[in-house]
Amino acid sequence: MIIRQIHVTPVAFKDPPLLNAAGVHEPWALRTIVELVTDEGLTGLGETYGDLGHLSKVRECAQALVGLDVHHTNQMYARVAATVGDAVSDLHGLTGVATKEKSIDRVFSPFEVACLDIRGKAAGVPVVDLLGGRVRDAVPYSAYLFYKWAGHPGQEPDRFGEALDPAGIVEQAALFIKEHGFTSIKLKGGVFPPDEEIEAIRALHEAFPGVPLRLDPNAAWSIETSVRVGRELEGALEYLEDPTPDIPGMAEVAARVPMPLATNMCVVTPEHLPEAIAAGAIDVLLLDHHYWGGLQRSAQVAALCGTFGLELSMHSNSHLGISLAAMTHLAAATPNLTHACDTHTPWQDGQDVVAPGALRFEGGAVPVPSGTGLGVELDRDALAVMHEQYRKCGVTARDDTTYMRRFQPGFTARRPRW
Ligand SMILES: O=C([O-])[C@@H](O)[C@@H](O)[C@H](O)[C@@H](O)C(=O)[O-]
Ligand SMILES: [Mg+2]
Repeated sequence: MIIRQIHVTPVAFKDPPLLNAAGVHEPWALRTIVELVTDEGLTGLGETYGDLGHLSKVRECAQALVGLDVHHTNQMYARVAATVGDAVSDLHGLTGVATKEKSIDRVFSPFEVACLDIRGKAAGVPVVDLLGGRVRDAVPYSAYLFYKWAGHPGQEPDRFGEALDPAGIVEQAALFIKEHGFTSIKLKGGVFPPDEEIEAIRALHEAFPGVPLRLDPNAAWSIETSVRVGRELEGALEYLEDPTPDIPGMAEVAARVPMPLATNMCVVTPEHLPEAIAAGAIDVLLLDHHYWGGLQRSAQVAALCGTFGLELSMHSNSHLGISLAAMTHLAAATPNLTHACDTHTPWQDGQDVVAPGALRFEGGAVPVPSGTGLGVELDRDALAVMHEQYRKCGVTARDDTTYMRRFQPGFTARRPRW
């Protein structure tokens, strides 16, 4: 099964003004769709970030991978590593430091996912079976809440409404639970002074008793603030995610707060694991195949976490259905992924490059798609529309901070901020 063609298509889709420690989401979110075509006419799909620097590397690598067999992912990885070189991308800072190793893993990931899609189709099995088979039939996701404005400045309000205080956050949670059936909740914090976010968690705890809650300020707090907030929220959180920057800071907080700490910021490549484990900095790692080098490498990281007693959850950035399918196959095959995964899917409000039907939420969980490979098909009309949006939207790289400064010129994304 030799790769004969690779198509790389950047797309843009509408995104609401979601607030975070870096600023606010722009009106358009970007992704890149990768299609591999083999000599036998099979196609495989992958999805990755859409920022221009990353897109250029994905395009360069696409040329370098034509002619390889879809089974030879080690060879592919070596070619991607040689092509990416020392380039580092991922500069918004919400997924931790950018390293050379992580950049290679980020570029490699969509090609690996597309190879697995093809291998599953050729073998007549779903991708989950290539990862060891399912340990669950449906993957639970959490309601991923964001503080947000009613709409982008100068535009009509969106249907999700404003959420700038505890009442708005509770209302948003109720909407997400009504529409998707979620049974756990994550609040993106690091937006308002910590006491306001404590109040929001308390309001959620009261409104949804027994529902597991997490709070993620993306390292916006100092060690002392993190310890204070952690102690005040004793009994209210399933885990606290990235309260403070870096492994030593997280280790100090972990030793002084009652709940587990989770991360998608201080441990983002394999080289971070030994230090974090030795320091006791984290209890839960958020896997993300988009930057952990695809599905098989993520499965290896998951096994390593099992060995060292770390629990697993899953991280997300704004994404489309190819990613949701890949995340679902990975999580379905990972025994120690015991926390509900994050997804931004509800915020996309039905916009997608995959044909409807294969992916759906039932009781807050996505059943593993039933077809072979990833089990999703590209909707070529939707792809064309979203590519056109990409060409016209004027956004070439995610930059929440610069967009925020248009409306709040003094805004700082300094971490820690409080
Ligand atoms: O979409 C966002 O604004 C999130 O803040 C995202 O970029 C983070 O990477 C993420 O979801 C997280 O858990 O840190
Ligand atoms: Mg996080």
